[in-house]
Amino acid sequence: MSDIAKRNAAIEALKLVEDGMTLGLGTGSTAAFFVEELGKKVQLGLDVICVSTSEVTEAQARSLNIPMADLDTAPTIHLTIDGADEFDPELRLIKGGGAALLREKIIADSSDMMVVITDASKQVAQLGAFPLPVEVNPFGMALTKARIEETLEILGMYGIHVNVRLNEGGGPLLTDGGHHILDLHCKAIPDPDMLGAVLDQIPGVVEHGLFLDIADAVIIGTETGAETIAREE
Ligand SMILES: O=C[C@H](O)[C@H](O)[C@H](O)COP(=O)(O)O
Repeated sequence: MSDIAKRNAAIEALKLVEDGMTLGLGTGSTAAFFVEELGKKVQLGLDVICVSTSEVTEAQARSLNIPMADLDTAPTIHLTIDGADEFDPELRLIKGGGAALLREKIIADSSDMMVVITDASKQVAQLGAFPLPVEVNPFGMALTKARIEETLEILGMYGIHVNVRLNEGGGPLLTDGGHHILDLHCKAIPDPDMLGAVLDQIPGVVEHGLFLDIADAVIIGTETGAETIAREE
C-alpha cells in the first residue's frame, strides 16, 4: 500500500468531517495520514474535538494541536476514521495489526458512524489470510491460548498456529491496556460471526480483532484518488 493511496483515502475521509463533530481517531499508518490532514484543517479553523484509540495517536494529535476530549466525558462520537488489516464484501474487518484493537473497538462500536480508510490490497473475498489478533489478559495466558486452540478445533479449524506476539526485546508485547496479543494464523475464517461469538466466551480473552457489523463504509485510496464502498442497508 503506497503512502499516496493512504493519504488519498485520508483526504477523502476528511470530506465527511463537519464543524462541531466529536471524532474518533484510529491507529496505524493509514490513520496517521488522516490525523496529519485533520491537523492542517484544525489549524485553518475546523472546530472538532477528538478521542483517540491509542497512546501513539493521542501523542500525534496533541503534537498537531488537535483538541482532545476525555473519553469518559466525551459526548456522542459522531464519526470514527480508522484503518484495517482486511475487509470483506460485507465490510467485516480484521483489525489489530498494530495491537490497538481493544480501544479501537470500544470507540468504533460507540460511534454514530465508522469509516475505514485503506487500499485495495486489504480487500479479500474471505477474512483470515491476515492473522487474527486476539487481546488476552496476561494472567494464565497459556491456559487461554490452549482454550483458543481447543475451540478452533471444535469449530473444525484444524492445525492453526496461535502465536504470542513479541516485542522488539523478545518478550510478550504489551498493549496500551496492559494485555498481550495472540495471533491466530487461520488462513481462512469460514464463519466470522461464529468465531467471534465463541472467542467472546473464552475467559481471558479481552477482545478479538473481528469487527463485524461495525464499519459503515470503506474508503479505498488509489494513486489518483479514492473510491467509497458504503454498507448496504
Ligand atoms: O491495531 C492497529 C489497527 O487495527 C490498524 O488500524 C490496522 O492494523 C491497519 O494499520 P495500517 O493502516 O498501518 O495498515
